[in-house]
Amino acid sequence: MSQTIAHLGPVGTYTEAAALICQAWLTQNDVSNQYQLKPYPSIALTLEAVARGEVPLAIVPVENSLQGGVTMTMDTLWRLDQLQIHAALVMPIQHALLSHATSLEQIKQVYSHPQALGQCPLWLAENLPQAELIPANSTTEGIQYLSNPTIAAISSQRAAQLYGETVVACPINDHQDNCTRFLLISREAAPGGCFTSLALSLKANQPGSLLQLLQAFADRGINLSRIESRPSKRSMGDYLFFLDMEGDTRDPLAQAALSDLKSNSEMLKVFGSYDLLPDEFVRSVL
Ligand SMILES: O=C(O)C(=O)C[C@]1(C(=O)O)C=C[C@@H](O)C=C1
Repeated sequence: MSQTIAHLGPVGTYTEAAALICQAWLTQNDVSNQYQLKPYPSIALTLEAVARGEVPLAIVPVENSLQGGVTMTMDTLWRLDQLQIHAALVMPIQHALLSHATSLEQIKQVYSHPQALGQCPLWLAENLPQAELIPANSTTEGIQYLSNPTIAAISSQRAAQLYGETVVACPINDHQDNCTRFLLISREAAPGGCFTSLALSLKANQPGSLLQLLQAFADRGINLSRIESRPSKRSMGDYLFFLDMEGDTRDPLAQAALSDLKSNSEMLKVFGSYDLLPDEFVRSVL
């Protein structure tokens, strides 16, 4: 059977590279299925395609080591129902500046995804102080404008090769150790694994509400590997909390913590338990 993995397009995005890694992983673990990739114009649209059953799988970026959470992924995961995490992977990210310009001074506009622009602010301020930074839906969207030598795009070297474009500088990310975590999403129940992701809104905005939630994990010796807030979009100062815990929902201690959490939160969404793909595997595909 052939299964489709939705990802942020156009061709050449980092998310497509992550989808290729997942494709290799899934094929290795289930030889009876074949996996094909399908690009979508935005992260939200890839997740919506899974939620309405148009495709069985999607891969989305969720967190970057320099820039933090990918807000469109977090907001869409909260908005849609039934989405479950099947696996995660961490991919190294090295940005390149693509342009037909003959000197950096010639560049007047730089297109890229806001996450990528946010991973290179020091390099951009030092090397392209004159350039206007233009947010795009992906790191490859701006490549279409490169016939104009006053325009540049921040993309990957892989994208430069795919589109036959010139790399003016690489790497341009402010810190060498730049990586992004991606999630493989499906409507099927999560497989189980070492990590569980969840999000919740608080019952009441009062002293100790958050402490009470965290206590559910601390009391049972369960480690949290991430906690991040997002505006609930209901009123100023009202937040959602995204948590990753080390443990599986099938573990009785985790179940007890989640049941405490449920009674203390207004809405709780558990995105399931899953494993992280081994780094060696990720590197072997890249
Ligand atoms: O625009 C892309 O190429 C993407 O795959 C998106 C994305 C992101 O949203 O984080 C993925 C990885 C990098 O951190 C930069 C951009």
